[in-house]
Amino acid sequence: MSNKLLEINNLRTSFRIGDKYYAAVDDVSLTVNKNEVLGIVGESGSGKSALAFSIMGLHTKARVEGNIFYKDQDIANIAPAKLNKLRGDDIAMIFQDPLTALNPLMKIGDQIAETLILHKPEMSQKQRKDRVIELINLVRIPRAEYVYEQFPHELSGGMRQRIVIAIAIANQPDLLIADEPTTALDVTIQAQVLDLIRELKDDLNSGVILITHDLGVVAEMADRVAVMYAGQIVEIADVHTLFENPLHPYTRSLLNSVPAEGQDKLHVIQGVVPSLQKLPRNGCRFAARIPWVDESAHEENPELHEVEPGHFVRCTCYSHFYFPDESKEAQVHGNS
Ligand SMILES: Nc1ncnc2c1ncn2[C@@H]1O[C@H](COP(=O)(O)OP(=O)(O)OP(=O)(O)O)[C@@H](O)[C@H]1O
Repeated sequence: MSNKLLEINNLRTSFRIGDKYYAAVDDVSLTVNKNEVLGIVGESGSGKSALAFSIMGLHTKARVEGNIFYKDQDIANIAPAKLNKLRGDDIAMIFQDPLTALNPLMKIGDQIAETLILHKPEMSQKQRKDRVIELINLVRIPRAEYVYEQFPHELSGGMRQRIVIAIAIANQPDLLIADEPTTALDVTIQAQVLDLIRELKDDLNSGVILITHDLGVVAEMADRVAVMYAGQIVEIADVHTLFENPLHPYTRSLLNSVPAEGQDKLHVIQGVVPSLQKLPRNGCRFAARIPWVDESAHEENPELHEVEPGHFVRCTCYSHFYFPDESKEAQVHGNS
């Protein structure tokens, strides 16, 4: 039996700005397997959330092209009613900000019960309440009966995020998409929430897409990592390879922006991801941020190349890349 849960082929998600459509996700292809965490990293504006929302079918006004196969069913192109059934049942999402994900006027217990009413209408009221209590316990919030009756503002940020997780896992989804699930939390609570996601993945044998800009979180949690820049995946590899042998200039820059033990110098590439309207649509999208790399090093229509099994890099410029304050000679001889 196939281990593959999700297969995305050539996904393009475009937003209408003025009278034109601009792609925020462009030519993205990836897979997620059972019991696997795929980390997606990239700086703000690189298209991570647009990708997650496209998988969930939540971009009602965007133009979504390409295929998103969930267990052989193309969910990018199915009837909204069918997608509604899958969403929250088979595929669930943990949103970045629990305050906006939760209804401030609704009791915690009722909010968790809502997803059960929608997806498990056969449950009796008693069964539903028992399951909600079980879920609150599962996300390790003490005094579940009491919390059932509380409102979101009465809980701490960490507890609210656990409630969001309880809602996401209520129907034991096969695929969990977590969009910056710990950004709003302090470090200790962050570690607890990540532990919880990992345990749930193991218990349910689910696949997880973990979106983050925090490389520490990726190193800790992910089995494989996709690096996004300006709407495209520029590098994808298993986590060990990505950290040990990063190739794309953008990946190298991201990794170099995190201070490591014994490293005396950070090589950080200046600049930001361009806005959708200003994005170059032909050629290597990162070229403008590495002007010292010769133009001829870039491909006209850069594609992902498999440089070793399972390790893909976009644009051949990686083989000519060096940090401006490193000697070009050192890079050429592989001593960077
Ligand atoms: N609904 C929308 N309409 C128009 N442009 C949008 C819309 N949603 C996102 N964008 C644009 O698409 C690009 C990608 O945005 P996205 O939110 O996916 O980035 P991100 O990598 O998730 O960033 P962050 O880490 O800040 O959440 C950005 O340029 C953003 O301004």
